[in-house]
Amino acid sequence: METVMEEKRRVGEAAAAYIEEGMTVGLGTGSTVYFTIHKLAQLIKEKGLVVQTVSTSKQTTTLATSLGILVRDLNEVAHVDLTIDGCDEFDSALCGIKGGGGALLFEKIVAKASDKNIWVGDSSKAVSQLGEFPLPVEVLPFGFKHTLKKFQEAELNPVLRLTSDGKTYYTDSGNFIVDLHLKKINDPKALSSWLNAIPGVIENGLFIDVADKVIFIKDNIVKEVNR
Ligand SMILES: O=C(CO)[C@H](O)[C@H](O)COP(=O)(O)O
Repeated sequence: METVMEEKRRVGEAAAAYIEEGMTVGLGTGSTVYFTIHKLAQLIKEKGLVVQTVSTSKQTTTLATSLGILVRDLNEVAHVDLTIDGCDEFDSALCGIKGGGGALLFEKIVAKASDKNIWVGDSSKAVSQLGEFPLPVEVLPFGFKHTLKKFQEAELNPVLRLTSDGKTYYTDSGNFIVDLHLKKINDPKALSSWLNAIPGVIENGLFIDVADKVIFIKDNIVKEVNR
């Protein structure tokens, strides 16, 4: 039985095979795409692969630049050919929950600017129904208690995200994350629209019709599923 980290390494590296010469590549955030970024750096150094990238978080920008990968501002590129990112859950329609690492807003902007999106996930990520993983929602700090009240009234079990040392968690844009403990999401599209219609909500972690392919592990084997 391999460790989760080993699974993340296998799928993360497998995704790098889809990066082609001259591409503009969106780099996701998290512990799985970490391995994609390392593999990409290796391909650049050892095979002379020429690419430019855009990043979905400060964390990813720091990692990629430290490995010698060219990271451009999203506004400086005309379009993104391919984005490789992690996910917290995905279902058989390749709808997913993202934002466990707090980067959902930039991840969604980069994903929507991309011609193609590939997600990478260890064996825990495939689910029959979304919702066991708490759904992250990025919320504006201004008046956030009133936004939280809307979630409470709708019985969405909101929890304001804190850092591991108990401080308020801030996203790269200076917003809060509220995690909705739902257990089951029956209609992801309807929930996503409802959430985004609340004025204090910046974006939610439901990614619908985004992933074109998911590379994941099942029974110790790397598998791919396409939308
Ligand atoms: O959405 C994300 C960050 O906002 C990540 O892609 C997601 O949380 C998966 O992370 P990991 O690869 O570490 O399991």
